[in-house]
Amino acid sequence: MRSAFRNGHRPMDSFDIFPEGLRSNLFSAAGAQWHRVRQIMTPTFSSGKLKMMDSHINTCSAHLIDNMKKAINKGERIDVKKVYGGFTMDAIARTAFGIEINSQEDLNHPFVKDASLLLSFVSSNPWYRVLLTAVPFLMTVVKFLVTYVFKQQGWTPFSETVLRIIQQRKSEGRCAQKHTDFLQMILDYEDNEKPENKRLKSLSDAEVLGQAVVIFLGGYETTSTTLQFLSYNLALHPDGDVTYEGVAKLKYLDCAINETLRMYPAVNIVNRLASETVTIKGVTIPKGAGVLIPIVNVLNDPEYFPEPDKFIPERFSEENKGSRNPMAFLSFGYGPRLCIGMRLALLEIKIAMVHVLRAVKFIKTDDLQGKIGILPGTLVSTADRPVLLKAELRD
Ligand code: HEM
Repeated sequence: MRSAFRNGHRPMDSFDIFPEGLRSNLFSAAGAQWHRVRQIMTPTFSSGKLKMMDSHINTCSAHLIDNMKKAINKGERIDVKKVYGGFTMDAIARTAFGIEINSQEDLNHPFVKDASLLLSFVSSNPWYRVLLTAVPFLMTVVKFLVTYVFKQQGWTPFSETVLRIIQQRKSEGRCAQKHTDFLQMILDYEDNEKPENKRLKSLSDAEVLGQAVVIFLGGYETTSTTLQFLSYNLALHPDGDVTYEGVAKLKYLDCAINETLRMYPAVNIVNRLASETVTIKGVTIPKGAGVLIPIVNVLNDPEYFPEPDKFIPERFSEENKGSRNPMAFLSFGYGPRLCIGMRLALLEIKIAMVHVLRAVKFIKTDDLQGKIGILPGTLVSTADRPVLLKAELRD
C-alpha cells in the first residue's frame, strides 16, 4: 500500500477547477508543482514558527471563554458549533492574516462575511470530488460548469481581501516584519530569498493567495469540528480524568484528542492515484486507478481499535500506540500528503481546551447520546439540529 501511493499523487491532482490564480495551492497542485509549494510551506508550520502563534491563540481562547460564560450566566446551554466556529474563525483570522476579530460578537465584520461566503460556496460543491475520483474524464464538463455556470463567485470577496492585505504588507516594506502571522511568513520567503534559491523560494502573489485560501479552508471546519466532538465526548464521559489538574499534565488531554479524532475524523475520505499496480487483501488496484481511502472505516476497524464505538483515550498511551500499526491512525493522513497543518490544529485544540476546562465543566444530560453521526460531511451539529451542551462554571 505504501509503495503504491508513495508519490503523493492523487486524483485531485488533475481537478484543475480552482479559479485562475488559485491553482497552485496545496489542494489543487499536481506533481512537481505540489512538491515545490509544499517544500516552501512546510517550514511555516514548524514548531519553531508555531511558537509565535501561542499568544494569538490564547487571546482567541479568552474570547471563547467569555462567550461560553455569557451563555452559562444567561442559563443557556452551549451551542458548540457556534462557539467553536467563532473561535476557529478568530484563530485563523489572527494567525493567518493578522486580523483581530471576535467573530461571535461581530458577525458583520467584513472578514467574517467574506469567509462565510467562501465556506458556503465550497461546502455546496463537495460532490465533484467524489464524482471525479470515480469518473475522471468528466473533468472537462465539471470545469465548464464551475467556471461558466456557477461562476465561482464565492471566491471573489475573500480573494480580494487577501490580495489587499498582500499589497498593504508589500507597501510597508521592512516595517511589515512586525506582523507575526502566516501570510507575513510566506511573504518573507520572497524577501529573504537568495539568488540561487530564487526558483524554489519565490511565490507569486497568486500562489501566496492560493496558500492563504488553503490555510483558511484546510483549517476552519476541521479544527472546529474536532473541538465540538471533543467537548461532546468529555460531556458524555465525565468519569474520565479530564479535570483541570489532569489537563494540566496534558497527557490525558492528548489521548482524548486523538481518540476523538479517531471516532469522529474531521476528514472522512482521502483520494489517491495508484502509482503502480498493487494487490491489497486480494483486491488488485491497477496503476492509474483513482482510489478513495475511507479513513473513517480504518479508524473504526476492530482489528486496529478493539471496541471502536467506545471512547477509550488510553488507546493512545505511549505503550498502546507502540503496539499498533502506525498507519492505522489516519486522521491527519499519512506519508507525503500528511496534513501540513497538523501541528497548528493540535496546538489550537490544546490551548483552547485548557482554557475551557479551567473555566467550565460539561455536564452529561440524557438527551446527549445519539445526537451525532459520522457520515461523510456530517458535523456534530447542524443548523436545524444544534448540539447544546450543558455546562457550569468552575469556581
Ligand atoms: C483537526 C484538524 C485537521 C484535520 C483532522 C485534518 C486532516 C487532514 C487530512 C486527513 C489530510 C490529508 C489529505 C490527504 O491525504 O489527501 C489533510 C491535508 C491537508 N491539510 Fe489538514 N487537517 C486539519 C487541520 C488543518 C489545518 C489547521 C490546516 C491549515 C494549515 C490544514 C491544511 C491542510 C493542507 C494544506 C492539506 C493538504 C496537504 C498536501 O496535500 O500536501 N489542515 N488534512
